[in-house]
Amino acid sequence: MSDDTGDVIDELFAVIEDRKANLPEDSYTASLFTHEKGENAVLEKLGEETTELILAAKDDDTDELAHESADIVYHLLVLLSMKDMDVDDLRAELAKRR
Ligand SMILES: N=c1c2ncn([C@@H]3O[C@H](COP(=O)(O)OP(=O)(O)OP(=O)(O)O)[C@@H](O)[C@H]3O)c2ncn1[C@@H]1O[C@H](COP(=O)(O)O)[C@@H](O)[C@H]1O
Repeated sequence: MSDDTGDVIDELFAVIEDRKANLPEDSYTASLFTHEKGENAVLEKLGEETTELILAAKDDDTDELAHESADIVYHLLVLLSMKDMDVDDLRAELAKRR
């Protein structure tokens, strides 16, 4: 795995935290934080995208698998931020299992 992968996840999480703090009007991420049902929308997305990921895996469609994986990671990071967690909490949990 290249170092860029770690950087892009940290960068994305920083953007998500910035959207949460500043709530720009034209931001999809900010809309998830401001909408009354934003958390449910994130949970629904995670469910849908997981199904799509399973179908992509069954079809051996690696492009689609990467696309759905990215959708899941983005919405997972939004969920962690909604719960006032940090991407480092995920990192620590993974590290604990090594
Ligand atoms: N990674 C994402 C990201 N992934 C998905 N989405 C949005 O989430 C919504 C639903 O995504 P889906 O993939 O489910 O879209 P879909 O076309 O309905 O479904 P699929 O066919 O793709 O599965 C769409 O409006 C997407 O634009 C995202 N919106 C933002 N980001 C990141 O967040 C950053 C900030 O975005 P804004 O908050 O919009 O400025 C961006 O620069 C990106 O890095």
